[in-house]
Amino acid sequence: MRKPIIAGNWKMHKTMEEALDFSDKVKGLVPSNGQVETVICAPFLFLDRLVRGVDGYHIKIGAQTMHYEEKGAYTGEISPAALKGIGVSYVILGHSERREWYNETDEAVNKKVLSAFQFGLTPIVCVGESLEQRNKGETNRHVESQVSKALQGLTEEQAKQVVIAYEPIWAIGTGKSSTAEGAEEVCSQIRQTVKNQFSKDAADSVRIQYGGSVKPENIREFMDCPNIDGALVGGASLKPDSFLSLLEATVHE
Ligand SMILES: O=C(CO)COP(=O)(O)O
Repeated sequence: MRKPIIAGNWKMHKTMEEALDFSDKVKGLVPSNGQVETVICAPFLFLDRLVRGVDGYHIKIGAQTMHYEEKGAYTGEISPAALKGIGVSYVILGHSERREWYNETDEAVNKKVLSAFQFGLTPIVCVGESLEQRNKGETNRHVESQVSKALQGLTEEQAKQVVIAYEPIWAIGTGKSSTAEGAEEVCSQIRQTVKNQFSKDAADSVRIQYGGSVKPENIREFMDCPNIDGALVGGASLKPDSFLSLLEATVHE
């Protein structure tokens, strides 16, 4: 059985004060019976305080990107070793906003995925097509290529632990989510890609999230799909009430 994983991606929102206020409000209220894995992916600056603040409260903390090198002359960057050192558990890699604005190529994403495992971080690898690609019927080919390039060189054990987030670019921040059927179709194809690249075991274990305008009102539709194991949530993860409602909806069928 794959454990559902709900991850909030705060993107470039909140001040330190707001971040700590959020974690104080939710930490005693997230489901604690192991039915769902809860992750908050926050800006770098807040990670250390958040890790310490939620210790013992069934919430894991993730970063939103990282460099692939352990250290070096990369002004402004953050290393996997530094993240691991403060107790960060997850790292989002290859988010479409990073691919678009910060030149995060498939090759760089692959290096980061390998490096994340080397330093004991679990990658959440984002893939997804643009509206133009969708309209041209290129969704499956594009997503398959992103997945296979990102996971290249992983061991089967590592492939089992990866989290893949299918986020169609046209559904991010638009209020226009994919239909559950549409998301399920692509997520099922992602699982098939992992099977072809690694094994049936790896495909059965890998967790696949849907992301793109997920809200408390629609999350259940996605969670009911056999190949969707959770959600990566932007806007609806920013308010404590809304974040808690997402978790509630996930654990109550
Ligand atoms: O990009 C996303 C999460 O990584 C999705 O953002 P929204 O939930 O705001 O559409």
